[in-house]
Amino acid sequence: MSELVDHRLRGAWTPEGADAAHLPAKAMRWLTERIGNPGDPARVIPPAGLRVPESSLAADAEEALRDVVGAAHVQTERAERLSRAGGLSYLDLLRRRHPGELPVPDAVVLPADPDEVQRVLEVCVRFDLAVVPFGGGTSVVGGVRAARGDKAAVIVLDLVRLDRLVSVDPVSRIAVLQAGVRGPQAEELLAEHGFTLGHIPQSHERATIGGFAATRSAGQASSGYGRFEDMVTGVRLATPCGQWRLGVAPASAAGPDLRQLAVGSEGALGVLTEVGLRVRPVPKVRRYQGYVLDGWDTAAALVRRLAQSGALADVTRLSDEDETEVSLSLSGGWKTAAVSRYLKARGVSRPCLLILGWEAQSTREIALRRAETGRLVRAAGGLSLGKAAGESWRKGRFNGPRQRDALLDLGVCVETLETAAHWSSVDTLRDAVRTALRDSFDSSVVMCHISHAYETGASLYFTVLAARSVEDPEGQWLRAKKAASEAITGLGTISHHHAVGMDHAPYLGEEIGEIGLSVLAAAKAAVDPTGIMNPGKLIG
Ligand SMILES: Cc1cc2nc3c(=O)[nH]c(=O)nc-3n(C[C@H](O)[C@H](O)[C@H](O)COP(=O)(O)OP(=O)(O)OC[C@H]3O[C@@H](n4cnc5c(N)ncnc54)[C@H](O)[C@@H]3O)c2cc1C
Repeated sequence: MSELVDHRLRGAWTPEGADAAHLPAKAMRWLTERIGNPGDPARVIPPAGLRVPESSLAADAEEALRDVVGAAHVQTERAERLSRAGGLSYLDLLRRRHPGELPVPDAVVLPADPDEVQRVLEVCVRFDLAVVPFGGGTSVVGGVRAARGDKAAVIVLDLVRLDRLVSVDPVSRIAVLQAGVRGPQAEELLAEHGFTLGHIPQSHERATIGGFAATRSAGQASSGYGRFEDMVTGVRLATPCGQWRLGVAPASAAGPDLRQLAVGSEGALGVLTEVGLRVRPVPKVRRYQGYVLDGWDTAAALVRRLAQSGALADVTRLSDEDETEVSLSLSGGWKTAAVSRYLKARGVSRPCLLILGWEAQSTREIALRRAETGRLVRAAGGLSLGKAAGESWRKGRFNGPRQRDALLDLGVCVETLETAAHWSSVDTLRDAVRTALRDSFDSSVVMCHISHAYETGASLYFTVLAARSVEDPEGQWLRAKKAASEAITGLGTISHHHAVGMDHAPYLGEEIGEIGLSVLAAAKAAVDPTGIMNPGKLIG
């Protein structure tokens, strides 16, 4: 994996001067054939070229914040405010290339520990300041947009200084981490004690423990390690009404599980300052392998069978025909040609790539697990592409955001969205979303994969590539996203792991009902009576 990416980079994932993703000429030719000529190329505008309104933080409020965290940790300079303005969705990135009005916070506040977070919230209540908790700022649903709501000003509460491993209980296998610890740091800190979280989303390099918990994130190995909320054993939440600690036992019948109210609360109820997490021993052996199945129906049915017979690998990722074609086209080279010849010779006309990855304490354990999985794969007519295909996916699994930067620079509209459904609806949902997305563009490539599978259903993750509209690039994507969200409504969830943020808030009511919305609003009123916490997120 590359070194940690600065979480303040907002216009791109790739740091200035670093090696942006390399798109081979062959890949560009292929893309142009499929989507036509991309729109106008557009590079990231340097910060000096962006319009930033003056901070409207009142002097007495600023003074009170400084009293809590120290003068150096209340930042109102243009550059600091810009570097915490918004997340990393396609539209967020586009706004740094074709600037309109950027929602920029009035100040960035950097508390040092949970007590300072609590005291900052008290100041914000007193001065009626909106608070946007900010971890890695990788939200792709408008979760960290600096929305002021009806408040006097809006501050971003950057948790980067809460970067400690608080405790490890090796007997119970629980570690408590502060909220600002980023993915790779968490793994380093835990590895010193022989443990891992096993939570590796594609945004791992930047995203934080607090962000994972606040959004119910799912990592690439979720089939083996579980989703992030499955790992949470306890939380410490700073709310405008005081500190709230939850989680004294592995399971409890003492009423509804309120930890799960804090997990997924997206900063709308308070600030997660510490998270207790189930950890596991660092695996000693890893084995990643590629397979090919003929056609989506056969391949998706195989993943269902694996899930329902307890034979899922820790990483289970199935690409549909379009995504498989793109993977092969973008990688290029003699190996791709050899794979294509091999598949043709074996009569595979609609290849779907399946990546399986196992992580364990011994080769024997992996061999046992692979044997059962292998039997089911063979029964479905799957062909093995061997370890090389699996390793190639593992090595390239953080390349996506860098490739997106390169495509954005070239004038391509490139965005992802995700959902999940029960098995009986998975195919209908996939068809509905693909149709909605395809109908939104003159020509496009719409790809889909399953990367999180359960006994009862699976996630669906879509990637869209199209020529970017020159006249109205933002409207072009907003219309496509609306069509896809409406197609999802009633068939699946509006988000399997990206969360609600501002972008999905209009669709939440359809999913959880009016009563569900009232329950969330009541919980918010109980801990945040004046509504300072992350206005417009989750509850709208
Ligand atoms: C390229 C890319 C790839 C991605 N891949 C994945 C993936 O594989 N799996 C996945 O699940 N997600 C993925 N995401 C989405 C995103 O990374 C996750 O939602 C992640 O969990 C956010 O973590 P963060 O620290 O960046 O949070 P932020 O973006 O900073 O915040 C996200 C939300 O949580 C709130 N929040 C943050 N910290 C706290 C806190 N301490 N207390 C209370 N609220 C808080 C924020 O206010 C905001 O509403 C991806 C995003 C990008 C850009």
